[in-house]
Amino acid sequence: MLQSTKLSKKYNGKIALDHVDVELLDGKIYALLGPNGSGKTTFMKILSGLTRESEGEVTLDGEALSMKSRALVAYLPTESHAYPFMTVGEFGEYYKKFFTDFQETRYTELIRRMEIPFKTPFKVLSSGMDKKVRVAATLSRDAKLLILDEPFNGVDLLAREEIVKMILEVMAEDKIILLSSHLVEEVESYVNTALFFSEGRLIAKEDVEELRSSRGMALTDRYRELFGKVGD
Ligand SMILES: Nc1ncnc2c1ncn2[C@@H]1O[C@H](COP(=O)(O)OP(=O)(O)OP(=O)(O)O)[C@@H](O)[C@H]1O
Repeated sequence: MLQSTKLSKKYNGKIALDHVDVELLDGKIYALLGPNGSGKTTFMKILSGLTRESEGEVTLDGEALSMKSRALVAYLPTESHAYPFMTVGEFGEYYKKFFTDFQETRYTELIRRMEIPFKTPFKVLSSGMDKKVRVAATLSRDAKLLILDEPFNGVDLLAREEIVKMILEVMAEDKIILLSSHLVEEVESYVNTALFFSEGRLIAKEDVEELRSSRGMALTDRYRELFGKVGD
């Protein structure tokens, strides 16, 4: 279980994350939803150790997030983190060197399925293909917590479906998956819980099934109710 307590972040005095208290349970997929600038990336960056909190704390299975526990966290940043000259195959080598939990055979299988030649350098990949390869590398880590920042951004419909398939394949009872997306309608079918962020605060946490059965609402309805507009 991951637990954040009063987690806050200020950038030059400006609040980006405001006392976020949340528990994320093993075996569940969570979606971070909310308008631009609501703090989703900041929250994910703190969990993955790329940004330091200004206040509060995070524990993973009861232990404060340290360098050791951060080895249990796989993170996909929004922007490409591959060197342009690196090939898809070399990217796998790079992950293998850095992460002891990297499953090379899984990466090879996922890349084969995408029909992207291993010798292709990143600089010639389209942004959607670049994202698919980076998602494959991230999901090839046997990490406890998988954090995907906008894995569908700039990716076509069929490729989005492939990414969802990959996510569901790697999901296991002892893992937690946290992803952000502006495609509120599309996450409905496979996430368990939606976390709605607004101005750095966690303003609602909804179990998707429960929302549907008890209030007859889809995530898009709830999003409109909270933010008063269609998507963003
Ligand atoms: N490195 C930074 N320096 C200064 N301010 C920042 C920095 N990163 C984020 N912010 C600010 O923190 C707030 C939250 O940004 P964040 O990127 O976490 O939002 P987000 O919900 O991920 O947005 P989006 O949906 O547009 O990706 C915004 O006001 C943003 O301008």
